[in-house]
Amino acid sequence: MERTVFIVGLGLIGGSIALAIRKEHNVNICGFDISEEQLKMALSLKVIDEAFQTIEEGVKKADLIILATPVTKTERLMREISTYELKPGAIITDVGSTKKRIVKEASCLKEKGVTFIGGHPMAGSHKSGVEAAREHLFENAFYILTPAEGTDVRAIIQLQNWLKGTRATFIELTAEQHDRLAGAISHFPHVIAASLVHQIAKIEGEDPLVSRLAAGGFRDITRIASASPTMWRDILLHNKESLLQLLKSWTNEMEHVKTLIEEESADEIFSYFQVAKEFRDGLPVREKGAIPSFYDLFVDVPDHPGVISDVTSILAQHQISLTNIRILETREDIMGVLRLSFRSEEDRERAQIKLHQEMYDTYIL
Ligand SMILES: NC(=O)C1=CN([C@@H]2O[C@H](COP(=O)(O)OP(=O)(O)OC[C@H]3O[C@@H](n4cnc5c(N)ncnc54)[C@H](O)[C@@H]3O)[C@@H](O)[C@H]2O)C=CC1
Ligand SMILES: O=C(O)C(=O)Cc1ccc(O)cc1
Repeated sequence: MERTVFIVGLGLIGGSIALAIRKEHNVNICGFDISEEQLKMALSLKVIDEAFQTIEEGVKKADLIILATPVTKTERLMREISTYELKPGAIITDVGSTKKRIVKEASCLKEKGVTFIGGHPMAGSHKSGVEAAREHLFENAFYILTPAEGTDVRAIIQLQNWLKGTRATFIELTAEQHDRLAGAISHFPHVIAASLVHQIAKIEGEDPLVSRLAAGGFRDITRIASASPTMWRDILLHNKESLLQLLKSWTNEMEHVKTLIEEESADEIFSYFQVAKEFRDGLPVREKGAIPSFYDLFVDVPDHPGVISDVTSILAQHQISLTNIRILETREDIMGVLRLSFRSEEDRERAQIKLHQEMYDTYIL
């Protein structure tokens, strides 16, 4: 008998999970979204086979229910779903960036003969909506599961089997540990990225040139500030405790940096950067984290028309695929810099060799 997956929230993540499931399973994928437009789009892009007008209709016949809405909505949906008829033995999971409050609220599903297992695929993008969904989005990323104590191991295996098309690496954490770690590596950096943008916006009031100068590296380190404000508002509201602690320790850290600068402590400033560099250089690069790693190659290029097509045609000749190409605009002298992104380290290495052979200077940061 054909099995049914029901996805609530057909955006970037709900859509990408649907595509990954379809790759590995012969299933009927149904969906619901509060936005009629997203629902229609998901149908027309064949991300789902069937659209429902209510959650009640969808949950009734689903073997797997995936909640892919902003986290405060997901928390509320638990209670709503617990009032509906559910298929005995069904598995319910979510994809939210926070886990503590969602897992707590999910305890109301226990009496319904279904199993809830919290989930968080640790990859994504600053883009939103089903149009941005990709079947490969989670490849090589960590996919955290937060089963409550006493959860049937068979249900965990079943869920991993449902999600095997993501090609992600599953790890189990408690919801508390998840929120603490995700707070430090993802949620707090997001706050910092937004605050850096606010700082530049303020300076722009005094000197509009700042935006032009911010076009290169600054844009890169603040990319995540372009993500959905709704989603991030909800994450901050849910992970209040971890974030307040991180904010306190960051403020102390900044006070320390302030003192070093005030006192012109050259050696200590050097070692502040040295220790950070060593730690960062030692971070694993192969796996995708919540902040994805890209295989970037920088190429010095003379500033004349035709140079981009020359570089891309060298890569095409050797069948090396690019995932992104960008001209970094910070330099106004003769040489410009092209940033090429590849899907793998191997592609990047081959590109570097071929471009060197064609006399291009390249480097990896
Ligand atoms: N964007 C990212 O990179 C990642 C996001 N997440 C988590 O995934 C979840 C979804 O995020 P995205 O897909 O990026 O957002 P999105 O904005 O692309 O999609 C969310 C969808 O949920 C729908 N929705 C909102 N309230 C609803 C409701 N009450 N009932 C039904 N549908 C509703 C929206 O209309 C939208 O289509 C969030 O909980 C987020 O924390 C997890 C990993 C990565
Ligand atoms: O775009 C990026 O770099 C991200 O960090 C995406 C992201 C956003 C939220 C998550 O919970 C996990 C990953």
